[in-house]
Amino acid sequence: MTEPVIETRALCKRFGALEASRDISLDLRVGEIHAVIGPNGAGKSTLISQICGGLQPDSGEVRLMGRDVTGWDVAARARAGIGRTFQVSALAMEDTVLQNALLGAFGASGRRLGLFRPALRYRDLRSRALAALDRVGLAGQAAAPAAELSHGERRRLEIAIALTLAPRAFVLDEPMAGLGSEGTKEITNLLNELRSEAPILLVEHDMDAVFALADRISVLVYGQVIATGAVEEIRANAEVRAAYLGDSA
Ligand SMILES: Nc1ncnc2c1ncn2[C@@H]1O[C@H](COP(=O)(O)OP(=O)(O)OP(=O)(O)O)[C@@H](O)[C@H]1O
Repeated sequence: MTEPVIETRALCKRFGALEASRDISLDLRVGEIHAVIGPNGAGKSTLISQICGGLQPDSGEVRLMGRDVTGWDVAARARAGIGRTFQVSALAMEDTVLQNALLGAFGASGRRLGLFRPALRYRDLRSRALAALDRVGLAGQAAAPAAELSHGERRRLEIAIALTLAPRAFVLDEPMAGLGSEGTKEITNLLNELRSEAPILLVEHDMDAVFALADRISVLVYGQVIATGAVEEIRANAEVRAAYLGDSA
């Protein structure tokens, strides 16, 4: 089997007495969508922050394409290929859609505007940002302020920001949150296309979307992975149904 793109090994993270991550080992493989599901407060965002570099684990390792990146900061991990979107929108509303795609990519890659020489680099990044906007269906709105976008379009812009960096893996935190059924369908279709570009670690509460998209699912409860498996395995797992899925499976 080829090496996982992202791998966590025995991650542990405490907040005081609370064990937010308990010995979490999982991996994201080439070509797949691996969904992480679980009740509110189970530790999904804490896990993602440790993968992306916003939080340091107390113990354990994060590996990116076989390299131990546990000590690396967010910008270094973004440069190394982690394309992340956030649960809470981090867009600059007064800036245009294209500026957001560019600035988001700069910010994520840790470059500063004044420092890059490089008209050439700028042109390269700009054309990548435009291609990313095209990819998510926002090329026609490149010059519009982000404030004019609908909620679903903003979600797509966040994905375009991640795409601009040509990531090796996407880490998406609740991309369907707050969307209606039409918006959810659009993002589902988009993620289905993007998986061929880079595998996706997907935290999502919308079970219809998860069941439609995921190749594998890991279920997190009280900071612990209680099951990892293919969709049908997870739907049929009695412990998972009791802890989280209930009748929705
Ligand atoms: N910085 C922090 N300090 C203290 N406790 C924290 C901190 N961050 C998260 N927690 C706690 O850790 C636990 C896991 O939180 P986390 O946000 O990772 O869960 P989640 O599964 O992402 O939840 P949701 O589905 O609601 O987004 C929760 O009990 C939360 O209150």
